[in-house]
Amino acid sequence: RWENSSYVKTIDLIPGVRRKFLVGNITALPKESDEVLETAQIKWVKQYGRILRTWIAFRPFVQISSPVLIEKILTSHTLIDKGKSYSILRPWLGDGLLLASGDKWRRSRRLLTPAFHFQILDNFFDVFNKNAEILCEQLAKVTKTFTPGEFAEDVDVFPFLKKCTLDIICEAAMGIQINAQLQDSEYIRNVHRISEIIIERFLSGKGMLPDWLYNLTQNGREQNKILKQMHDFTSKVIRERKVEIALEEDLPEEAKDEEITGTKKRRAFLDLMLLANQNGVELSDLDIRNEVDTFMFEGHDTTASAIVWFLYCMAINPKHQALVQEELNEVFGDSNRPCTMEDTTKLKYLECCIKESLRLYPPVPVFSRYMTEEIELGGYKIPTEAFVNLQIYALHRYEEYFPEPEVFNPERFQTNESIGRHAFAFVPFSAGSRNCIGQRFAMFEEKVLSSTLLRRFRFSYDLGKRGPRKAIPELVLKPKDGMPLQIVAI
Ligand code: HEM
Repeated sequence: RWENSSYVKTIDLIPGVRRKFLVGNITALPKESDEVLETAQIKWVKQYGRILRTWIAFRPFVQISSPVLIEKILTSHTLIDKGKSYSILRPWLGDGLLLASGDKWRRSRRLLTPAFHFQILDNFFDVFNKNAEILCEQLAKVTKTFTPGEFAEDVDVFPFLKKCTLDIICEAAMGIQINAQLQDSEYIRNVHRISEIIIERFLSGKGMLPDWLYNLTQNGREQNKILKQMHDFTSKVIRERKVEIALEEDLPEEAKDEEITGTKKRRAFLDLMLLANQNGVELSDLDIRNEVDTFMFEGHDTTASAIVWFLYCMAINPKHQALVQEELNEVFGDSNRPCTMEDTTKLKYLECCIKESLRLYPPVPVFSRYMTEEIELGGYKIPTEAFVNLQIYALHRYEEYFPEPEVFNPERFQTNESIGRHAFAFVPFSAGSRNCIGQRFAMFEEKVLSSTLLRRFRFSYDLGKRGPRKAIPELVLKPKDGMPLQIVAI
């Protein structure tokens, strides 16, 4: 009866791998995680086109990868609900900005948008620079590359980048210094472990289990224990900041903007929410905790992924790396001064290289929308309750917009080359009303970290010995088995 329903028949008009009874297309997906993207976003797109459907058991996913189709979804003001796969994040992030829908999302988005204004982001430059310095010291220590020309082989840079981006987002979101780069901390261990548990649930298919059933499994029990510790930690930080902010209110007017040291006060995202509350916006403690946890989740793995793939692109394209270093020399000369917001606007070639690496290795290679209404897409009817997946990895390899798509060619992003390209052909941060709220923060962070690293080191990778690095789509796009790079001090 199900097979003959008009719902299934409507979906099956869209081309796709032949569906098998009960499992749908699950068995057609490769077992190796490093082959998933190649199969789902390259092979099937070639075979079936830029709109195709897959069945995961009884659940249909419409996969789209052309700018025109993607624009239609991302510019809709009504199709803003997230796909089913996101629900495994709900025990951690609750109704924070990433998962919220409807009026709840609109209200939070309106409230949080001012926190990403240029003026506020400018205050985070010392956090970026301080942590970039620690990152360089840590890399120099482990590779023992303190003096020019010194050389160390094959250091997996990914764990270093993850700790660095975690330190940055902890300070930006909560205003606290965890110092993950320098010492062990329970909170950071928990962030890593919870991400692992969520990925395991997602990949093992247990994502389909309702929470109450999953909670009975060993991982489910561990997840609950860790989440309790993490939520307690965030709640404690919120309580303490509330008290501090109340005390600040009692200070004389002129002292409010100054720290005791006399430097300008930097407001964490958490502070901005607490201050908004004082000005009459009603946010419960749980609302604030969900938003802080969402920033912690969205704001570290994504940027670590972006930078690790950027370094890889530099390492395998020495000619482009040399051009970036030339530009850095023009802007900074021999000085080891920190990178300012103004500097970042001058680093045009670096920006092209960052964009080109985001094109080839988008940290979020696929994201999803739940159809709350029936729509027409590419000539097909998409029924209510279907899921539409936006395949960004495939989109960014569309030859029509990016000729020789596998070639690293940063010149594509120079102004004259990008004029006329479809606005939705390159969307690593999504686009439209539900785009990444942290896009500017992330780009500034990436520019500071990558420019600091390239002012200190030259990176290379032995393609002949190791072959191209494979990418696996977990919560973000990760290099399989880390990212072993050779590092030389310059
Ligand atoms: C290179 C780094 C980053 C990339 C590639 C990235 C990418 C994305 C993408 C593709 C989305 C849309 C997801 C969807 O529709 O399901 C998104 C949403 C979001 N991102 Fe980012 N992100 C990055 C960094 C950050 C940072 C640093 C923050 C916080 C400081 C952040 C906070 C968020 C939030 C809160 C949302 C949900 C927005 C909403 O639904 O209104 N992201 N990001």
